[in-house]
Amino acid sequence: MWKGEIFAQLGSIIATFVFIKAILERYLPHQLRNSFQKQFQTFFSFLSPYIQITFNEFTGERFMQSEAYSAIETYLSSNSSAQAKRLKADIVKNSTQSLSLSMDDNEEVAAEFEGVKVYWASGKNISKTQQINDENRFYKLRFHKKHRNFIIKTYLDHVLKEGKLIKIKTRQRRLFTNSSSKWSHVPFEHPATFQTIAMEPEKRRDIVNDLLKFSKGEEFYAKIGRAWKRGYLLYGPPGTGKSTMIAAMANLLSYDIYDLELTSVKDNTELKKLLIATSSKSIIVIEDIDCSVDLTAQRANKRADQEQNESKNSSKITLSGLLNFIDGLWSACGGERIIVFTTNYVEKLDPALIRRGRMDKHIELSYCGFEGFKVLAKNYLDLEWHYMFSRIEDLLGRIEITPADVAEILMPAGNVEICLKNLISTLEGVEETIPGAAESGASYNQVELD
Ligand SMILES: Nc1ncnc2c1ncn2[C@@H]1O[C@H](COP(=O)(O)OP(=O)(O)OP(=O)(O)O)[C@@H](O)[C@H]1O
Ligand SMILES: [Mg+2]
Repeated sequence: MWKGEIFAQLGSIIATFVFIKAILERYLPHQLRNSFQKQFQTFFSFLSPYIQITFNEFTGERFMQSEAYSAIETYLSSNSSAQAKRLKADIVKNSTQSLSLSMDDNEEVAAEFEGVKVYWASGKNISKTQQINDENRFYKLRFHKKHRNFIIKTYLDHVLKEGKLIKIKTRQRRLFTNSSSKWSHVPFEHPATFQTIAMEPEKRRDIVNDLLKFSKGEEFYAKIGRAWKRGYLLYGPPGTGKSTMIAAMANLLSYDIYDLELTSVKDNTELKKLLIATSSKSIIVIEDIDCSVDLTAQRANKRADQEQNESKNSSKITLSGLLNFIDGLWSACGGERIIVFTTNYVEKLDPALIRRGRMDKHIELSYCGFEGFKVLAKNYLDLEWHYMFSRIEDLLGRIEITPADVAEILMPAGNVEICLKNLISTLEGVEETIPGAAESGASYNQVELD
């Protein structure tokens, strides 16, 4: 009886303490709150069966946000934060501009993972250094001590991995361009996808599978001892979708694009610097590679005086520099990079540049076939089938026309019949203008040029 009374008294004292703590934590100014929390925790820690881990936003180096903090923030935003009573909202600058909710300072949410309950709390420390209020936010993870091993080995690993993955998927992707030895970037917002590219379904599947296999290949590349990179050569006439496919690749894999303009790179050293400054999960693109590498040779043919003037600022990228760029340097900078060359004239390229191993996959993009046309009709006109399709199939079998030109004709949508008739009359026009076209075929380009 006497003992029971003591326990009851003790219980009500603790309850009062906890109540006062909660009130004070909410209404005390930051500076006082921090020191109060510390005192309170030291006093009660010996009674508590809980373990607590703190993840600070900044550790060591100032201005560099801790990777763990940022992964936890992302993880909680998409998993638990919505349960909090007070939330912070922000627009995430990704392609969809969605609203991201995270818990406000001094909130706590409960979460459960594989049957184990954990509590995440957020807060901030404020320290005054040189008249500047330095804010250091943190997350605190609280869990029962009997789950210590599970939390540290399994749960935290899960949170960090998952957080990083969500971050990659929802980040604002960027399109980098180079002016001399520096990259600058703009948001990358090209809407192209593999579904909207006009090409044979089988070829498309093959490319998509190849890309996905590459992106999941970290362990495989490590096992065979090769740098985690892959080279693609896209070739074909202008307007067949080479640049569009690069955008679709970046969208498929959520990679950034580095559009490398070789003509504004001074020399091989600058090229090396640019490559080293690229990040992983990116596609490095060199468009019209035939023009870019030929540059020095073209310059050499110019009149001597002109050449003298130009030599000061002319590009001194050499073929061997470029080959080194593709092979050797990769090993120096982490993995997960794709390099894409495009050209209109594959036959002009030096074989050394495009041999397998450097450019692993050669993809030809060509004139619009019937399969390609069906994709465009679906995208531009929302049309799966039409009685005029058979005539179009017949004509496309003989007349070369680029997907870009077909798209242009289908563009002024509104009336399906008019668009299809326009396409047919354009193709028939080629047959009429070019002698022998009906038997041996012809190209829309020929008519355009005439
Ligand atoms: N295969 C295709 N599927 C869908 N649209 C295409 C295709 N090819 C071209 N287009 C359309 O035509 C336009 C030009 O295409 P794109 O810039 O990709 O051609 P390209 O092959 O890169 O040409 P260039 O050799 O001149 O750089 C794009 O805006 C795109 O909408
Ligand atoms: Mg292009």
